[in-house]
Amino acid sequence: MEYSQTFSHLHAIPFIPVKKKLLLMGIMLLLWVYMLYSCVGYCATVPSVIDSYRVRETESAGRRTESARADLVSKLIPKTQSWVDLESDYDEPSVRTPSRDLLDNEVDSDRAGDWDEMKDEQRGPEASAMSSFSNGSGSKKLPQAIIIGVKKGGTRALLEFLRVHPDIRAVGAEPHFFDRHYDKGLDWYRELMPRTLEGQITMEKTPSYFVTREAPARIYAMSRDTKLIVVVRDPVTRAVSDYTQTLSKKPDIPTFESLTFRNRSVGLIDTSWSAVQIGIYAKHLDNWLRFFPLRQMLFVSGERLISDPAGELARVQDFLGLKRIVTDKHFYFNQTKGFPCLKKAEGSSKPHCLGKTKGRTHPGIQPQVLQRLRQFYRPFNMKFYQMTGHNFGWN
Ligand SMILES: Nc1ncnc2c1ncn2[C@@H]1O[C@H](COP(=O)(O)OS(=O)(=O)O)[C@@H](OP(=O)(O)O)[C@H]1O
Repeated sequence: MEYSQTFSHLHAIPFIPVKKKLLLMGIMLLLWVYMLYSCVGYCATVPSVIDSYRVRETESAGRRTESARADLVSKLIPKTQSWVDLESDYDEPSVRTPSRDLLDNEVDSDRAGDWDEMKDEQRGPEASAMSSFSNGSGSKKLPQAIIIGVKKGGTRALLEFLRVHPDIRAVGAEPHFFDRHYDKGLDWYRELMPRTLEGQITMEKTPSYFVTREAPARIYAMSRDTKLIVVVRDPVTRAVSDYTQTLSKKPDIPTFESLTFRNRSVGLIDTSWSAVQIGIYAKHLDNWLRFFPLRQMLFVSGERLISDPAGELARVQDFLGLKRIVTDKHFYFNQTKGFPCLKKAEGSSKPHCLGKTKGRTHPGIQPQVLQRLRQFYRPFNMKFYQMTGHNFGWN
């Protein structure tokens, strides 16, 4: 008993401060927890080191994606090209061979003509991208379909006719992204596009893509699902049209006849002249088929686009998965112009024909020169019909 009293006494004294200490520590702990808890909400709104690290990571990941895409493109572009020479005087008509141009910008489409078509729009690709949806509704998207060629094929007419469709929005000017401005990046390209709503298709046309070696790999890297449209025209008439355009800008150039031949006495065609080279469609198509299946490409007849615009437009609308809204009701034949025109252009109630640079009068060319050119193109045309499964009837 004595022992227990002494014991309880001895141990009771130090127990009181320990309890107090524990109580104090408990309160402090509660205070800490409370402070920590209330700080979480606040701290979350303050950019943390982790956040800025994440931003840096995301940015560098973005750059890595960009450089990965560049890597992919360089890997995708074939180093060598195999092509069966179809005519003995056909001297390596590779799309890699620099073409002999009469003007620095000869491979350009008819810019003056394109401006004509955009009279009602604000000029320049950026401006025209604004015109369709200037109220800011919708968003800018990369094109799902591109008219990639051919120069002087009737590409402007096709785009203008397609723009009548409410589910198509197109940039007016030629962006030339996949041939000239690729280094500006996809964001730059997207910015040029008009705003579109859900279900609408974004389009552009740049006819020089068809003969640009890097274009297929670059478009594939943007989206392997891109639909490609090529307006083709008899390569002989196309060459004359091309020459006519150059002549209109530079009246002092040599005659068509002298430019056509490398050696006239033996009838050797100069395939390094771009007006001739562009028309070797089978050769250029070969380059596209390395990346895109044929079913993803549509070949529009430039001739039928004039003789039966509604018929060709029906094919294009089907290909794009759209309702056939642009029909024969939209066209009339303008006797003065000598071409089909729109009864109402996009966003207007007035009739609309293409500008004066579309449908120019061609100069007279010596029949034997045209004959020799026809003969030159024949095997390539046959090959092209075979590849596309479509006889365009250029004979
Ligand atoms: N409806 C209509 N109105 C006027 N012109 C028409 C039309 N449909 C097709 N074409 C033909 O289009 C040819 C010009 O082709 P492009 O627009 O592809 O030329 S460009 O590459 O953009 O410069 C142009 O070539 P040229 O006749 O040699 O001027 C026309 O023949």
